[in-house]
Amino acid sequence: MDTILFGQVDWSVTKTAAIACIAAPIAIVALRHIKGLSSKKLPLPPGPRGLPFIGNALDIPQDNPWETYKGWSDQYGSDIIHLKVLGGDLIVLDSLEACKELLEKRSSIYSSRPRMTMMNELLGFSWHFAFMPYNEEWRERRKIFQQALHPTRVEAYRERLVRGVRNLLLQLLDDPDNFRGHGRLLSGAFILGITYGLDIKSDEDNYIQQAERAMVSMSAAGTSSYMVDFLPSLRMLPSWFPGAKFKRDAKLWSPDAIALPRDCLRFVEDGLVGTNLVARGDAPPCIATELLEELAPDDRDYVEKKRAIHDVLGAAYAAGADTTVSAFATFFLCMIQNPDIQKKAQEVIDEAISNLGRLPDFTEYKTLPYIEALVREVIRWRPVTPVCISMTSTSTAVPHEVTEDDVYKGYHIPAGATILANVYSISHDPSIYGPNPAKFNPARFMDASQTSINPDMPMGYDAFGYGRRVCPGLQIAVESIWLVVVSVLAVFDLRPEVGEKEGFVRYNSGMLIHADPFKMRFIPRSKEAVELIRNTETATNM
Ligand code: HEM
Repeated sequence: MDTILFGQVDWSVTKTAAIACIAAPIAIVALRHIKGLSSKKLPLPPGPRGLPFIGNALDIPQDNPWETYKGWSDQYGSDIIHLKVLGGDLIVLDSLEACKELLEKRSSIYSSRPRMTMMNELLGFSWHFAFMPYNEEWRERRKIFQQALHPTRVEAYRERLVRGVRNLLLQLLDDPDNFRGHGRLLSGAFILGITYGLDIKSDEDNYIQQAERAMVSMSAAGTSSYMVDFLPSLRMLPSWFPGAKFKRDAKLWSPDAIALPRDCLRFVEDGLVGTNLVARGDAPPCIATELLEELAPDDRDYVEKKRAIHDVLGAAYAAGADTTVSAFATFFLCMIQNPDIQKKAQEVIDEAISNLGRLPDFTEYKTLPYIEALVREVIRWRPVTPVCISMTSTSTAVPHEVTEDDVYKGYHIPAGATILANVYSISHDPSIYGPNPAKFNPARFMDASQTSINPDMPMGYDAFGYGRRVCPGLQIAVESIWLVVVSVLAVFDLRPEVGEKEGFVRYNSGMLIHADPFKMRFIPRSKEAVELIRNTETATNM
C-alpha cells in the first residue's frame, strides 16, 4: 500500500500517480475505440432502402414527414429508424422511450448540432446559440440565458406580459381580422422588451421590422434545399458561378441576420453610454442592461463576454417569437373548432374572476386546472416543431448530432449521425396521451374527477425538446400562452367567420409549423367586457 510522507518525496506514490495519469486516458480512448469497433459490427437501425448517392432523399415527403417516419417505424417494428441522405446518416426516434434514453440519459454524446453551412456560415446566424455545436461557447451562452431567464426571475417580466396581452385584447376588439399580426406583435414586443428594454408599440417599429426580416431569412434558409449543406466545400464558389444561387441568397439575407442582435444591443449601449442612464437610475430594466453593467471594460475576456451577451439576447427573439405565435394561432383554431371546450373553459374563468370586475392576470395562474390542461393540449395537439422538415430540405428544425459511436437496442448509431425526435408522433401516442390523440381534448390531462390535473400524465411538453438542449424558454412560452388563453376567453366568444368552413385547417411544413391562414370572429361577450378592454388602466391589476 502506498504511504504519503510529508517533507520528502515518496516516489512510490508519484510513480503510481504518473502511471495512472498516462494509463487512464489511454484506457478511455481504447475503450471508446473498442466500443466503436464492436458497435460498427452491429446493424444500423432498419429503414427503407435508398438510391445510390442520394439515398432516401426522395422518400421523405415535404408534407407531414412525421407521418411517414411513424409509418416506417411501425412497418419495421423498431422505435428508431435509419435513413441515408446524400451520404449522411439520419436517425429518427419514434418513441418517448428512445428520446429519454438517448437525448436525456446519454445526453453527453447526443447534444450537438449538425453543421449548418448555409444558415451559420453564409447567412451569419452563427450567433444563434440554438444552432451551435455542443461546445464551450454554447455552454457559456446557455448558462447566461438560464440565469437571466431563470424561472424564479420570470415573475419580474410578468407585468410586461400582462400589458402586452391587454394591448392584444384592444387590438382584437378594433381590428379582429389581423389577429395573427397582433399575436406576432405581442410576442415580438414582449421578447424585445425584456431583453433590450425596447418599448415597441406597433408592428411598424423599425426594430421589430428588422427582427422579422431576420426571421424570414432564417425560415427561408431553413426551408429551402441547399446543396451546400451537404457539400460544405461548395461555399467557396463565387456567387456568379452557375448553380451558386445559394451565395446570392445568402448575400441578400445575411445583412438582416447579422443586424438583429447587433442593432438591438447597440440601442442599449447607446442609452447607457450616451446619456449615462445607469448613473441616473433611468436605464430601461432589461436583461441587456443587467448583463452589460456586470461587464468590466478592463476584463481580459471583455470582447468574448460581450459577444456572448450579443448572442444570447439575439437567440431569445430568434427562438422565442415565432414559436409562440404558432401556438397562439393553434389556440384560436382549436377554439373555433371545439365550441364545447371553449364554453367549458369560459365557465371556469367566469367562476374564478367574473365577480372581480377585472381581467385575469397571474393571480389566477395555477388556480385553474382546466385552463392549464387546455394550454398543455394546445402544445401537444400541434407541436410547433413536430420533427423536422423533410431531408430534401437541408436544415431541420432542431436536429441533434451524436458525437460518438453508440448502440441502442442492438443497433449501431454512427458518430456524426443527425438525430431527430419525431415529436409529432410521440405527442400523438395513445399509450402516453390516451385514446383518440388526434382529437383536441384538454380533459385528457385531468384526473378522473375532472377537477384537477392528473399528476400521472406527462406534461405534454414534448414540443420543447429533450435533454441538455431542451428549450430554455419553456416557462416564458407556457406563461405567455396561458395569459392569452385566459384573457381572450374572458372577454370574447371565438367563432368561425360566417361562411368559412370550421373544419380541417392545414399546417405548413417548415422549421416550425404554422396553421394556414383562416378567418374567424372575436365577438365581445358583453358590454362590460368591452369596457374592461377599453379601460385597460382599470383592468391592470398589477
Ligand atoms: C411554444 C413555444 C416554444 C416552443 C415549442 C419551443 C421549442 C423549442 C425546441 C424544440 C428547441 C430545441 C430543443 C432541442 O434541441 O431538443 C428550443 C430551443 C430553444 N428555445 Fe424554445 N420554444 C418555444 C419558445 C421559446 C421562447 C419563448 C424562448 C425565449 C424567450 C425560447 C428560447 C429557446 C432557445 C434559446 C433555444 C436553444 C437552446 C439550445 O440550443 O441550447 N424558446 N425551443
